[in-house]
Amino acid sequence: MTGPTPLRAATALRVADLHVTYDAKEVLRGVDLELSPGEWLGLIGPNGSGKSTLLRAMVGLVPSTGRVELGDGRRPGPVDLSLMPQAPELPAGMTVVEYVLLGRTSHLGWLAQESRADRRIATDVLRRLSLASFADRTVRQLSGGEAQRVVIARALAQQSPVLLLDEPTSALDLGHQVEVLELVDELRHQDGLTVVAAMHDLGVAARYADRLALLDRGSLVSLGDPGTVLDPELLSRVYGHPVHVHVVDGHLLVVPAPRPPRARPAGARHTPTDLDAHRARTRRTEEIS
Ligand SMILES: Nc1ncnc2c1ncn2[C@@H]1O[C@H](COP(=O)(O)OP(=O)(O)OP(=O)(O)O)[C@@H](O)[C@H]1O
Repeated sequence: MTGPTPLRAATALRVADLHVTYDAKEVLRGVDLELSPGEWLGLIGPNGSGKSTLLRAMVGLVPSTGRVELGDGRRPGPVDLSLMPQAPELPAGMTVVEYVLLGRTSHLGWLAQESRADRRIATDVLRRLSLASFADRTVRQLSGGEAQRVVIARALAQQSPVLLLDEPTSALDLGHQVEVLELVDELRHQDGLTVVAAMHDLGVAARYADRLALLDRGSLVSLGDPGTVLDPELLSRVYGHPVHVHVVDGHLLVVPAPRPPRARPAGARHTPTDLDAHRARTRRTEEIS
């Protein structure tokens, strides 16, 4: 850990000593977090480090020990936390607008129908994510990136004060990535939405998050501002590969260090490379013309 988290004025969500065990293997080892309203926490860490497990445990989708509570000490209910899962099941035959309306379910009474206000919220989210023209398509007829934006739309339609995003932009092109992240950022500034987002692109995570939480094999090994957590030595150790951290136009950029050139096999004078193949092709083309 990189030192204590500063005390904040109010708490949106508190996670204390959270443990998760799968098949006798502990995959989350006593995680503590405290989030303030309107804060964006970026959750980072290698594959299998426990990011999804932490998010799923926060909403009670996996059994855990420890505590997850709102600022007033209550256990969060379905309207308090909204999770955009990494790979949700998209029901066959359901239209995009029907799927996004599922985000309103936690607000409805038993057997109640969605109201006109619920439909307006769903339509508004679809419009803000440039998905209005997809509203009547079925969810199985979408590209991977379109489907991911629809899943985000459903999570946003829930309008919970805390939004948990599990790799929200992994399938998105550059433009749609920015569109989604800017919308979430706007909502937290406008409405005080608290965001926890698991992301693999460390530079993008650093750009949007107030703080980063780095998980390694189920333990929180660093928590703090992006400049502190994105320490090249720490990241190199945790990710098992040397990385460089640069500041470009005021933004942190994390790049893997190139591997040292492979040793040539004994006796070989030269190892063919892509460049050699390209040169040979170019020579042949010149000879033909
Ligand atoms: N249902 C499950 N049963 C058993 N083990 C599981 C289950 N789900 C996850 N795990 C294990 O728990 C550990 C943490 O997985 P988790 O999905 O939380 O990692 P992650 O950090 O989100 O990884 P990624 O970046 O690949 O999405 C991994 O070792 C994984 O194999």
